[in-house]
Amino acid sequence: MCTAATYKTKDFYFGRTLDYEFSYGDQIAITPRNYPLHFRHAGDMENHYAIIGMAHVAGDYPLYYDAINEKGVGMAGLNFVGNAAYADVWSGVDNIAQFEFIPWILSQCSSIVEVRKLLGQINIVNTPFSEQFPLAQLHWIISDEKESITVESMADGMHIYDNPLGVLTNNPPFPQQMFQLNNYMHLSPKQPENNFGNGIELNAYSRGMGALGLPGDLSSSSRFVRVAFTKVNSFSGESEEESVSQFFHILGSVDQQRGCCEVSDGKYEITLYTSCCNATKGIYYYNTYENHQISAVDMHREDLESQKLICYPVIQGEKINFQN
Ligand SMILES: C[C@H](CCC(=O)NCCS(=O)(=O)O)[C@H]1CC[C@H]2[C@@H]3CC[C@@H]4C[C@H](O)CC[C@]4(C)[C@H]3C[C@H](O)[C@]12C
Repeated sequence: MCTAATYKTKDFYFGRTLDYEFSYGDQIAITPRNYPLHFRHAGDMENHYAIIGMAHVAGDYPLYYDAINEKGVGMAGLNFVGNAAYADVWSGVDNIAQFEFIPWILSQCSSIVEVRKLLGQINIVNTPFSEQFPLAQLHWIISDEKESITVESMADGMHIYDNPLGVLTNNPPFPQQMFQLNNYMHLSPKQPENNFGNGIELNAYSRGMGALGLPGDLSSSSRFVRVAFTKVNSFSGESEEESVSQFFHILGSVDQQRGCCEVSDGKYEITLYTSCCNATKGIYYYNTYENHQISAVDMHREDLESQKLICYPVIQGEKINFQN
């Protein structure tokens, strides 16, 4: 499972957890402005906005999982198994293969207003990247500092939802995720009042009792509620360090520990990495299951006029700061 979230202080932050039982082999990939993008059904693009994100790079092509562009738009693909459906190629629309969706949007859009326009003429098609990488069943969150949307391509067509929370997990479809929040409107970061019933003396014996009932399990619907509650109540200073730290704490609320989610005999889904992009400044921060230290790649420290993909390995291994 995966979870994505946005956060706004002085700058705008966008990131996700990627939860799975194995890694595809990831890199932090920067697509500079003049790296030629060849779309399977939508022609070539020689110049575009620069993009940074986590990707599997296959034959020099960045298969992005999540990324931001230099204009502050962020986008992430999360599993949507059993619900995602992609169309055949039609004429008169932009036919974009599912694996091209992130580069297509981030290369051209500087805001969600522009994203909505492009989505009006897009058809997400079922062309696989290769035999080795068949279609992934995904849905997407796309955000700028003002708003977020969720895109779900299903058997009955493409759905574009306003996402007022700026969070996304996996199944069920987004309207159902939003609806189930109704069940939790009594939750509060404040201590509860005793409304139990006439004459029953009850005592708020512990801090944090206002959120009793917040689901603690790892299912995608529970993670949706938990990360939504954590995000909307989140409070931090405005500095870069305070904002990035708080962002990792928000996604920490849905962290998956090895052993708690068995997907097949002896195989466990874990949070392979957590990302936090400063979308305003073009910085990709991340940590991994095996490396809690935050590492970062700043797109503006690279030559963004280049024509070549720029890749950094994901740094693994715990870095422990011995004090004696
Ligand atoms: C596995 C991940 C989702 C994790 C998740 O959500 N886990 C919930 C499990 S649960 O099912 O909800 O329980 C997803 C997220 C993004 C995906 C890549 C997108 C680019 C590319 C698209 C190609 O078509 C296929 C290969 C490709 C590299 C994809 C591999 C894989 O599919 C990635 C990593």
